[in-house]
Amino acid sequence: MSRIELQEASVRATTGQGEVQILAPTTLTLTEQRVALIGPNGSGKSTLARLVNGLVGAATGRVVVDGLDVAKQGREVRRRVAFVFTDPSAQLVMPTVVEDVALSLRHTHRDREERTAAALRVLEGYGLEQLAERSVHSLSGGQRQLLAIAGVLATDPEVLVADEPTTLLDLVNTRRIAELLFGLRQQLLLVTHDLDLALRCERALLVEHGRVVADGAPAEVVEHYRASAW
Ligand SMILES: Nc1ncnc2c1ncn2[C@@H]1O[C@H](COP(=O)(O)OP(=O)(O)OP(=O)(O)O)[C@@H](O)[C@H]1O
Repeated sequence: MSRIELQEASVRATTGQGEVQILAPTTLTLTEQRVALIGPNGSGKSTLARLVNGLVGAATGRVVVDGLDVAKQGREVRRRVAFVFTDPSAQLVMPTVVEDVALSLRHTHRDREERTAAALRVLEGYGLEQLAERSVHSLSGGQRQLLAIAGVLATDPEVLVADEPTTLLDLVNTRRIAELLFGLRQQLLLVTHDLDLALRCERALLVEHGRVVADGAPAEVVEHYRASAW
């Protein structure tokens, strides 16, 4: 497994009220295969998750993934750490499904034909080959999320950060995406409001008001969250 380290890492943002802290200095090391980030809306879960691949920069402290400093070696870190968003539309940018996966493979497959062939093999692996020539805009929400995950996993990263990947999905697609995520060899950092998914992880972090207030076995952390949500 990878080793994700936050060393006194904090995040600040500039708002109408001036500069505010949205994540307090946080120190933790994540080595478990699946780690859930849970907590109320606006508590700082996405912010913490985005620190891990440099989508958000640390105002203080450091974030280190497998010995690589995210602030200094961002490109190498982003090769190791893939990210999927709640709304996959944000990351599906090419006209067709196969072109979208091929885009992910541009660094590993320079030749265009080889790249297309590799993209088709990736789609086959996810049962999406019949959609290869479809417009990404014509896909259902579940198909789109599956495609987004297939796209970022095509380059075989070490870590997948998934920010509420099932929030927009119905029950069947939530299960389908969950089975995929929980079957991965990669380390998974899962931001979720779905406490059943959190309970399937090896470790959970509860974030409230920009701080990690509970950290440990998911059953205990979820219980803490339920008790504090009144
Ligand atoms: N760039 C920014 N500028 C100003 N405020 C920000 C910025 N990014 C995040 N925030 C604020 O920081 C807080 C934490 O946001 P974050 O998206 O991390 O929360 P979250 O726990 O993921 O929420 P949700 O469950 O609703 O997705 C929120 O109050 C948000 O409005």
